[in-house]
Amino acid sequence: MSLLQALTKAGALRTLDHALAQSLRRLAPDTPDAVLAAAALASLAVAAGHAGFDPGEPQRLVEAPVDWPTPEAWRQALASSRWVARPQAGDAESAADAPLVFEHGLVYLRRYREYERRLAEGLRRIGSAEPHPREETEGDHAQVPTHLADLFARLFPEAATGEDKQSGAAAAALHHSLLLVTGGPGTGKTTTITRMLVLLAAQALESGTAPPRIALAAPTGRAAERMAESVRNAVQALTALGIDPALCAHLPTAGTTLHRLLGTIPDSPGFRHHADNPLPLDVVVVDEASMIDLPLMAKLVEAVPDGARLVLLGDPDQLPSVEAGDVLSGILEATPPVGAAHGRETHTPTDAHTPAPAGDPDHAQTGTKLTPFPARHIHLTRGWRQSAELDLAPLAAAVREGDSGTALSLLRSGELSGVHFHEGNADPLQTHREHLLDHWTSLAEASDPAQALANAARLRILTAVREGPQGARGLNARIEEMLAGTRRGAGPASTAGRYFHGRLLLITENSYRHRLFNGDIGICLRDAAGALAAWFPGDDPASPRPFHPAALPAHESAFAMTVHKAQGSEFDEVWLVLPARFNRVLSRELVYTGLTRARHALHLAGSAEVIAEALARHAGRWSGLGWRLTV
Ligand SMILES: Nc1ncnc2c1ncn2[C@@H]1O[C@H](COP(=O)(O)OP(=O)(O)OP(=O)(O)O)[C@@H](O)[C@H]1O
Repeated sequence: MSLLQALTKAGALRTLDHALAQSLRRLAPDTPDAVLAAAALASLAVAAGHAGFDPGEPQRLVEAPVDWPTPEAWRQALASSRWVARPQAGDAESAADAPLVFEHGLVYLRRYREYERRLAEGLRRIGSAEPHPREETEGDHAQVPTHLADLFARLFPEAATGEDKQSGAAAAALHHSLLLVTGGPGTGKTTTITRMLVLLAAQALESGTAPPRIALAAPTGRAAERMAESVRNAVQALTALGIDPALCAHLPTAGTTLHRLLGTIPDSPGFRHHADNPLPLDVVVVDEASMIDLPLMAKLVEAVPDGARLVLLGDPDQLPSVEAGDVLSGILEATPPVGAAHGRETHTPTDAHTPAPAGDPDHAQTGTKLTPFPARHIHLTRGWRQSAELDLAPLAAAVREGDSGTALSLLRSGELSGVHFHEGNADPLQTHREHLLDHWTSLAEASDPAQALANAARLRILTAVREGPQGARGLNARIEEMLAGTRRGAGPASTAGRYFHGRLLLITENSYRHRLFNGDIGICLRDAAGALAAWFPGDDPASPRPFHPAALPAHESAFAMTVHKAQGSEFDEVWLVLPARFNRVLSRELVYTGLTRARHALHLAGSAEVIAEALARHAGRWSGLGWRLTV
């Protein structure tokens, strides 16, 4: 049996993956089986969130027992195939007539290799622009130009200690066009960036130039809204500290989605802003960068004009983007940490997700001198959002480290305020039925759609998986049945009533025409005349947008949703429900992302075994970006 047949028989491939292999075979019947299988697996890899496929580790993609070729046999077949391009340099465009690219140990679909190449090129272009020549002084804080020193000291009173990373980030931002600010929730990323933007505005005013044109953007509407709110709060705190309100007035007060920023074109994956029509901006600040996939990041970076700054904020411990990418990890892998000599030194990528180029002698340049990547990375670690109600930090740290012993003993001890462990396979819909029903029925009692949407964010059930008894789909069906059984205003008249007053909806595909995007949450409400509409957040949180339910893009119920879909959102109370048996989607990143969605209370339902297995796994992705940025 051929490898392609074995993969098909094992049910490992999607129709699309198989169709790609078949079309290559139709065009050239003598195409070796290993190349056909590699094409199908490169396509499957993208669906699994990878940029390409590593023939050295096929088991990571397909668990079914398959008789895999050796990496060397695979390499030989790929190297002599007409379908496979082998670019000689990481930044050279690959031949358009070859649908596959084999480079640095990864087999790519050409389109994704080109996204990766274009992204690397764009990031280098942005990072290479020097906004202001650096004063050759020692240490990060000393980089602040003399005329801004006074304002800097007032913005960052902690800077004098010399250990304050927030001020280090802002100081670096004055001299670097490409800045990465990472850290867990509440480590002050947005606060830092707000202060940095005030410094940039002051710098422009001092030098008699126009104030910088700034955009705040995020991959989802909810995340953009959250960032804008944090910026508004940070500005308020600054004016209270005596910072000139006229300076703060140069900062944006609203956020936008990346799609909106770039300008969607109905029924097209292209955007209005691109390399030839760049964004009319001087500073682009992007939050939740870990959620951005490869194609979108490539398009964003190309639309950033020459000489503009790009600031990426994110939490690298969260789940990588659902779509192909893990872009943030790739960029971080190539970026010298603060304290290094400004990217002038050789830096060797160390991230385990980048495949070693073993068996790929044509790309033996790794190990030789690498080019420094001109970006700056500051990782913030001090948690500032102290909540008396929720003491999540020790648990989040243990999960992030994969330390299941500590995580379980913290969970079992009950000593973390706001953290509740429902050990075993507890079913919240049974054990906490009334509490949960109270919340969902209250949504239907809200006075207006904006209020209903705001209330909806008070509580959410998050799951690791979609299917199965602890999956989002099954839980939603049960919740709808429960609501139908209540006489409290909410709920379908029967379980067959698809759209009912109070039904929460989750959009599951991007629709540029509706300006509704994967992950957007809405609510169905009936007006006084009995007409039912699905309401989704608008640009202004006070003015949601109504849609006819039948006209919506793909969607499902959202009383329970997967952690993947909840990225970029926060809820007052989170119920994280893990599957009864281990599932390969589980990872420490998934558990970390799920529990850090909670603002005031976290309920975790799952068995000790599944938690331990989940924390033992990393949600790593195959990507060549880190390598590409340093060659
Ligand atoms: N240096 C600081 N001094 C005092 N409070 C701070 C400081 N930095 C941040 N905070 C406070 O900590 C809270 C969280 O800060 P911020 O929103 O900037 O964090 P974040 O990392 O952007 O969080 P998230 O990832 O959740 O968006 C805010 O209430 C902010 O006022």
